Amino acid sequence: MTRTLRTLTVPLDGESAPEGLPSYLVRDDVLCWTRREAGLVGFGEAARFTATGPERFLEADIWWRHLVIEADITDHVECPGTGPVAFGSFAFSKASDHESRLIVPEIVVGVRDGRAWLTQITADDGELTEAGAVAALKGWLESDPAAAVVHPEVFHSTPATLKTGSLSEEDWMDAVTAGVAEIRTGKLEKLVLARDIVATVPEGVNAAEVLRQLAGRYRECWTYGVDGLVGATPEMLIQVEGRTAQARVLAGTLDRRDAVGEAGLPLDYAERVLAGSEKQRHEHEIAIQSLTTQLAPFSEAMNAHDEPFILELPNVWHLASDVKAELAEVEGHVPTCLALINALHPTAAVCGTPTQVAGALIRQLEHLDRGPYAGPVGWLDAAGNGEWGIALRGAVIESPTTVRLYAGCGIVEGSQPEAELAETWAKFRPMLESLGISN
Ligand SMILES: C=C(O[C@@H]1C=C(C(=O)O)C=C[C@H]1O)C(=O)O
Repeated sequence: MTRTLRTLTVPLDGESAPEGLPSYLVRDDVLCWTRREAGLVGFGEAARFTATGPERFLEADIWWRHLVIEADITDHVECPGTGPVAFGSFAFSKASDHESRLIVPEIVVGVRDGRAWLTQITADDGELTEAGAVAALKGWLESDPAAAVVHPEVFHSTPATLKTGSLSEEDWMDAVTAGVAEIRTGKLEKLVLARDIVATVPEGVNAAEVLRQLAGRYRECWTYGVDGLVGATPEMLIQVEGRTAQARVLAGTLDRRDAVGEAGLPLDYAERVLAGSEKQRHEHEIAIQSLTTQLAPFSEAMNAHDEPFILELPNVWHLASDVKAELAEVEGHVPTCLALINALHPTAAVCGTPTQVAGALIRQLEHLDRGPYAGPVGWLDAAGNGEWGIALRGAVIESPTTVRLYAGCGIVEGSQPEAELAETWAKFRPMLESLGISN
């Protein structure tokens, strides 16, 4: 039973962090959701909810709504992300043992549209004051466990090593071949198959450094850090602000290294190879269809790009489409983020179509518990606003020296196992680079 929460939100002087939010990423245990200079960073833990199973989203939704209805909230800033917030990460599969979780931090620093704020959240008695909140933030920033463990000069003296996870590369390619054979029977149109690799970092994983690197380099992505799950995702499952919901659907990938040596501008090459490919466009169409069909019952109006655009990341190009919906009131309420996630997850971008057939094949062929990989990751506030990405291009820090990285690919009728394997390596690259491992 969590006690009643009390929260205080005050404006924060922008001068204190001229480089924006990433400059607060100084502890390995930081909770993080950032894109460019904006987002939320959390410290400490005032409350936590965990769940497994098919009802994990709705159980979390109920827990959060009870918590915030009871909460005593003083908010001097009032924008999405102020007041009490929870960071969360959910297991991909309803059958996973991995615990889905919502974590309410003790201190939150937020930045949005150039405005910064500080929220203190407590379940204890005692007065909340601006001076107290500033002092608590200072306390978290100064007791920096990452700095105590990692010394830059020794950071790479013992090289990190990599090994395959659940399946060898050959076995994973066999799984892709088996997936293509299933698609050819007509049972399903698309299947997303993932694999894992394990990095051992003898000097210890510096999670704060990983997050800073990802945030600095992958500026189009949302950099996330929740309880050992870290990464930078380019894919937005659902972003809710008031009555407006937005999603960014991706499917269709091209390694930017493939353009090396090609004539002409790299982006023209991407247009030709990605937007000009029947296979890639088909894969993309399936992903858009799945999202819009699931979102429609919650929406009064919806619009999506007619044509996908090319999303340029440092490692890959993607075919991308943004979808925007005006949420409808159902029984007098706009649906919450977690209710929407319950309907949308898993999308065809990370599971396949039809969902049930693809899900069963994933369990049969991957030999992998995806854990939080490809599950929703993000935050929500008391007013129902939130941002939930799909936990891609990420990893789970399993021990101080062990990191498990995940990557997957959409498989359709024309997929080639070798090409899909190469695509997983391109998708591992952001995490490998931020761990200081070259590939
Ligand atoms: C499954 C992943 O990515 C998904 C698969 C894509 C594809 O197959 O083209 C593209 C973006 C994501 O929707 C991953 O990064 O692990």
